[in-house]
Amino acid sequence: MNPLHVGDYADHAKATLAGDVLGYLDGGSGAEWTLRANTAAYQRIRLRPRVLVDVGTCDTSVDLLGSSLAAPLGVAPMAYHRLVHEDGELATVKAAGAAGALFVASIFASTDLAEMAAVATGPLWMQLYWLRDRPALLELVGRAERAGYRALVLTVDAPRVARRHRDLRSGFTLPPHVRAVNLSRELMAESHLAAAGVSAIERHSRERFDPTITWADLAWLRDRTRLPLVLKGILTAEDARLAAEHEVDAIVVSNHGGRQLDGVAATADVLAEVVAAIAGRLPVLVDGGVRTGADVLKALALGAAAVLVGRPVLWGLAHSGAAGAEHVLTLLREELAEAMALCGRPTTAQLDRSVLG
Ligand SMILES: Cc1cc2nc3c(=O)[nH]c(=O)nc-3n(C[C@H](O)[C@H](O)[C@H](O)COP(=O)(O)O)c2cc1C
Ligand SMILES: CCCCCCC(=O)C(=O)O
Repeated sequence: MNPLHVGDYADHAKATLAGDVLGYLDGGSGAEWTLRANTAAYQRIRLRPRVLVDVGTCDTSVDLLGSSLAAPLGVAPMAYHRLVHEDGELATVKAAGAAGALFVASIFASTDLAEMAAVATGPLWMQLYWLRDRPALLELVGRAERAGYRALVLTVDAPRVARRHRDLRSGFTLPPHVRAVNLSRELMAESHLAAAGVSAIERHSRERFDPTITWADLAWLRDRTRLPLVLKGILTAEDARLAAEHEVDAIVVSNHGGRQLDGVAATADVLAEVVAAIAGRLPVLVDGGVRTGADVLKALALGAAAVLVGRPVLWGLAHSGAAGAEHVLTLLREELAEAMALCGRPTTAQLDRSVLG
């Protein structure tokens, strides 16, 4: 069956991926309350279309931190794309470029960061967790700068990886052919070992991530890079204000796709609060639960500058490599253009609260 929408790709992944890989990809933390809330929140939001507007041309393009994108879309940072397809990040980077979307590489990418840059035709950002090993962190930042990455995305909602029941039940661990190749073998040593009641990735994160960093540490990183700094994992007005005060260049409203603190609100439900607190000082991106072009439209209407998409891109990759991942992103862009036309809002600048019920 030819996939017609993101849900078809999700179904295909469910039917074909190995159980432990599917659990890692699709799963969330705890009782997965937040995971479910993310998609449900978009489904709850109603649209208020205007009619008899000239929608002969709908322009989905946006500018983001100096880059032009054909659509307000990016691939969210996700570890280990080679888990679901042998082409891994080389395929998803190509797909993002072909679809006119941003690509955010995970610090746990399973492909060399320079090789990703070599096949990129669109902007690349590099995501970081703050490692205890600061020299290793800086070495990675330097390589990303030299390879042409245009921003650093520091994920701040994961002082350690949360407890995820699906991974504990399946005993999920990385197969030998999948590795975080941008980190040294020393840093990744024993990353496949679980402990009693603690999954391998949770245990490894407790060893390697620095859980003591605070707002005061951001200056240390800023002083050592010329790249813009984006914080991913902001969920409150208070932290949004602190981000702006600490001269961060953009933020991502994210609950890590329901994979970190279970029980936090859906990102669509906190987006307006964060956007109000930022008051136009910097771009606000959002991720979590975006599955249709209408979801993208709703996020933009709530004040997002762009949307990052996670699992759907890996479902597309699992289905048919670069072509599948590109189709997922193109579908979202085309659905967004359709939703803009049917709402009577032919430009992204016209997407504001008046289009929401
Ligand atoms: C398999 C998988 C791996 C992920 N790895 C990372 C990661 O390395 N760094 C990070 O900041 N977020 C990571 N995330 C979270 C995503 O960046 C993003 O916040 C989330 O997937 C968005 O939700 P969605 O999947 O519903 O679109 C991961 C998510 C998934 C599904
Ligand atoms: C120590 C390995 C951690 C990989 C974490 C990737 C991630 O963020 C996820 O949600 O999974």
